[in-house]
Amino acid sequence: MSDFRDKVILITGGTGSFGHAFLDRIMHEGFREVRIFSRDEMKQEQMRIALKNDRVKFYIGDVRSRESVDNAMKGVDYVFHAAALKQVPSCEFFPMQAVQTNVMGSHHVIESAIANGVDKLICLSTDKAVYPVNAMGITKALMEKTAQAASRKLSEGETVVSCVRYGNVMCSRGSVIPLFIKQIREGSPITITVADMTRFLLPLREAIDLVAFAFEHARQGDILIRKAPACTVADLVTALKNLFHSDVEERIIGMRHGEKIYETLATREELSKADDMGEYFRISMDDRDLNYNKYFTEGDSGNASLQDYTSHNTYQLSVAEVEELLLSLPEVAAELNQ
Ligand SMILES: O=c1ccn([C@@H]2O[C@H](COP(=O)(O)OP(=O)(O)O[C@H]3O[C@H](CO)[C@H](O)[C@H](O)[C@H]3O)[C@@H](O)[C@H]2O)c(=O)[nH]1
Repeated sequence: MSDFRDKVILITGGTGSFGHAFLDRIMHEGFREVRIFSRDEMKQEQMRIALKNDRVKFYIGDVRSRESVDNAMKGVDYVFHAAALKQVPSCEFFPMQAVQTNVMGSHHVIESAIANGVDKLICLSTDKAVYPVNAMGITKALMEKTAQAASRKLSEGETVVSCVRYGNVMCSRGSVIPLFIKQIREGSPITITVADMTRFLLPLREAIDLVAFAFEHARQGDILIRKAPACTVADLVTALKNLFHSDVEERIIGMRHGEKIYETLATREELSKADDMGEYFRISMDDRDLNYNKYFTEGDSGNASLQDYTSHNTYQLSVAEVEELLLSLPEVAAELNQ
């Protein structure tokens, strides 16, 4: 990754899986200081003990409090904003909590970064922010809009604010792969929502690659996505059962609150103005001004034949390919070696 030798980096929500993996990636490069900003003192303590590194500093705070964000922001060069409420079900039941953390909290981070002269700010978003149907996705969509609204007001030389959109990070906390493995181990039925539901599959290392790519290539207001393959829930289950030599029963439980049958990483409108950068798409912000009249007369001549980029129409992994991908994940390898 880039040269961080003299730089101060702030990671909001830094005790989560992104914070750990990102820190791991940059640990051997020089950096002046990494600040881990989060609410949970226990997780910070565990991370402090595990790292034993004086250049990693810990800040207790909550993105909901601008004051606590400002306190951690002084002298920072780069910010990675990962703090969020991201469990779909809990955000469904407590949508205003999602508004406070994902919308107001992100607004605080963005405003504070700009006020403190930060060079680059990258906000972590999700495919669930595209055509959002659940409170988690809706609030992440608003985070993206907030970031882009701030970008539009910024000039050359000020903070470069950008977003990245993840698909499902494989094996992330509370996600389906660890659950299926647990069910296989216990011999309890595997609970399948809908067999042909699809999800983009993103190993954590590729999510970190995406952030690193955005760090190098994002321009003001951009949204970066990484192209990713997908698979159905049924194929994921078959692959796991093959790997664990299991013939455990499967039970169909139906869709959960706020779920979609497939996810979308980029809309056709976004793709019409995106740069295809090999493994990545770079989507520029809509920088039209509020004088919308001219667009009624001139229109937008984007490519009308484009399709949304979804987990249904991206490359679909075969069962053998899902097995191979699963085997490349340290969490799955560790389970298999037990
Ligand atoms: O018992 C289960 C649980 C899930 N699934 C299916 O497996 C797929 C993946 O489910 P996950 O729960 O791993 O992922 P989601 O797409 O639902 O979203 C997850 O990842 C999000 C971030 O991308 C948020 O963190 C969210 O809260 C978290 O549930 C979905 O099609 C889901 O319907 C099952 O078949 N059976």
